[in-house]
Amino acid sequence: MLLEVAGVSFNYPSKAVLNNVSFKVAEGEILAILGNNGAGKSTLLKCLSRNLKIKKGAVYLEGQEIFRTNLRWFAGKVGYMAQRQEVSRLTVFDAVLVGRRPHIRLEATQKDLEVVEEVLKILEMEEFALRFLDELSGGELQKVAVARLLAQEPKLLLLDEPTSNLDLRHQYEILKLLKKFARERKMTIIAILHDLNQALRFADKFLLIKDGEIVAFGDEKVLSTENIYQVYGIKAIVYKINNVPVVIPQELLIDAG
Ligand SMILES: Nc1ncnc2c1ncn2[C@@H]1O[C@H](COP(=O)(O)OP(=O)(O)OP(=O)(O)O)[C@@H](O)[C@H]1O
Repeated sequence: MLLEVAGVSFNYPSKAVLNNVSFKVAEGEILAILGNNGAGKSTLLKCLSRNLKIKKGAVYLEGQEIFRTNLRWFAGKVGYMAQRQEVSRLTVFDAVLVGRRPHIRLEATQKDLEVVEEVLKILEMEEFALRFLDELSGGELQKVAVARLLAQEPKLLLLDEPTSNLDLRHQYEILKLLKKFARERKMTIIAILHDLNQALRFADKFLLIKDGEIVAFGDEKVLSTENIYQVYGIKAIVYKINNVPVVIPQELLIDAG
């Protein structure tokens, strides 16, 4: 197993968020994390990326407990994209080059520069290379964040709502591209998504979380009418169209009172 999450619990000083969360992800797999607002999805991703110190339980990457690993080793293996992108006075090229940092010893080599150029080309962002981040739209910034992660060439990508600022075409393009990287380069992806149908097209496995606890974990079958109702309070029907499951919400069942 590439990643093993074993009985992780996490509290903020004023709030218990994650309760005994356990799951495993194999190399090359794509996992979608789905759940209600405030369920603890971002908190979980921050625990996996070492941004938050786990209080109870443990996370193992390639069998090593993550807080005991060397930070440089960890940074070379794991790429993390936060929900909100930081905006600074860096050019797009330099911002993507930052992704190469775990690979750079003294200064960037020709290879590092070539990787950045290649990634910008793949994302059709070459003409943005010399633009400053604080002059970009939210969607363009999100693409830069993806470019930086791809330039990093990590084993494990942790993505917090990677398509939230993208229009429909770019959402599907970015997810398709990430999936291609996962398949071709055996990159493992864990992504928080809100759109169940998008998740069904993108991911191999699904982790459903409700208020800090796992409701279900497994393949597409876990996106059942019962589980969707338990997590979101919405009655939905799961149809198969051309053998692909499609979730269609039927009605709102949330009590007004
Ligand atoms: N730094 C913090 N200090 C205290 N409480 C926090 C902090 N960050 C998040 N929380 C709370 O912890 C809970 C889980 O937040 P988290 O951001 O992990 O949820 P989420 O599932 O990602 O939600 P969303 O779908 O709305 O992005 C929420 O109730 C949130 O208000």
